[in-house]
Amino acid sequence: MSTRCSIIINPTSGSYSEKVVGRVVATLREGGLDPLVLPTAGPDDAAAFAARICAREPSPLIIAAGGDGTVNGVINGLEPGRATVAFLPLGTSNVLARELGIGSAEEAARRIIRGETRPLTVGLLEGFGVRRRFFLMAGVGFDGLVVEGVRGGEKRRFGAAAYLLSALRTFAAWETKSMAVTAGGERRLCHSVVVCNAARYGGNHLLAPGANLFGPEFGVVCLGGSRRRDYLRLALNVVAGRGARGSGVSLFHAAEVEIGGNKPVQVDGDFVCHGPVRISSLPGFARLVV
Ligand SMILES: Nc1ncnc2c1ncn2[C@@H]1O[C@H](COP(=O)(O)OP(=O)(O)OP(=O)(O)O)[C@@H](O)[C@H]1O
Repeated sequence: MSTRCSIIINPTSGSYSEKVVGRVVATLREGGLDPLVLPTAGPDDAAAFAARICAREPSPLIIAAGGDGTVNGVINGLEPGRATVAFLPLGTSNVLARELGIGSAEEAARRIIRGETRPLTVGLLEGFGVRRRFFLMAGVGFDGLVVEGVRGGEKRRFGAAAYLLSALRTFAAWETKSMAVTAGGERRLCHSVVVCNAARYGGNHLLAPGANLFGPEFGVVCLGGSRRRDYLRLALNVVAGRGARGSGVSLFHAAEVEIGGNKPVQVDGDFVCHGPVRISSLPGFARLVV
């Protein structure tokens, strides 16, 4: 008997192709799986579908097909500790695929058939009236402002370049307030902080060496000062593959982080709320096909 799996698929994701999906479904069938394809009709569907599957099946195999936003949706609908999740990269930046070294949707299908998994850690962000899980990162301060400032029309017209436009506007209307970041019993004053559950950021750029999806701790990148030139230097280091380094930059590891102030917060590339927020890691939240 073939093994049931559900493919939650976002047909609006950046590199979605009906043909590729058809090929992947055929490959999965040949590999002994029985895939049920569930296309999303809106932003909330991925989480709703994942929750419904978990209510029906004790240990489901759920494939998130789309970009990182689709994976985030699926993760936010899962029952902790029960599901196995896999990723079929059909998005724009597909950071998860880069973390796992998955080069194509076809390769992802082969890995799903092989069935090797590892326990996945996710982050839980809690603020006023907000509880949201993430698997890549939560950013507070500069990148929260950039994500909050992305205009819908620009994203549709320019894709990823809309973030650059928002970053330029953020640079022009610069704010210099700092916020308290408390982790591992230490309190630091920071201008921005990125809590990384994965090493890469915004594509294939190494930000937090040592952070990974499977360990219990986050890589926490803090920018202490508010000088624009420190941000530019950090960006150059990250683009050059040197990770978080430069004047005013610190990287430490922690499983719980408290962030004060009222700066904008983004998780996995979506604006969610303003601070203060508390972030904790949830090791073994699901099994991830690797
Ligand atoms: N049917 C839909 N119609 C409109 N928006 C949707 C639909 N399904 C999902 N979404 C939203 O689309 C957003 C972006 O999708 P996703 O992240 O999968 O693709 P992407 O942005 O191209 O890839 P990446 O995040 O890797 O850059 C998701 O956060 C989700 O909220």
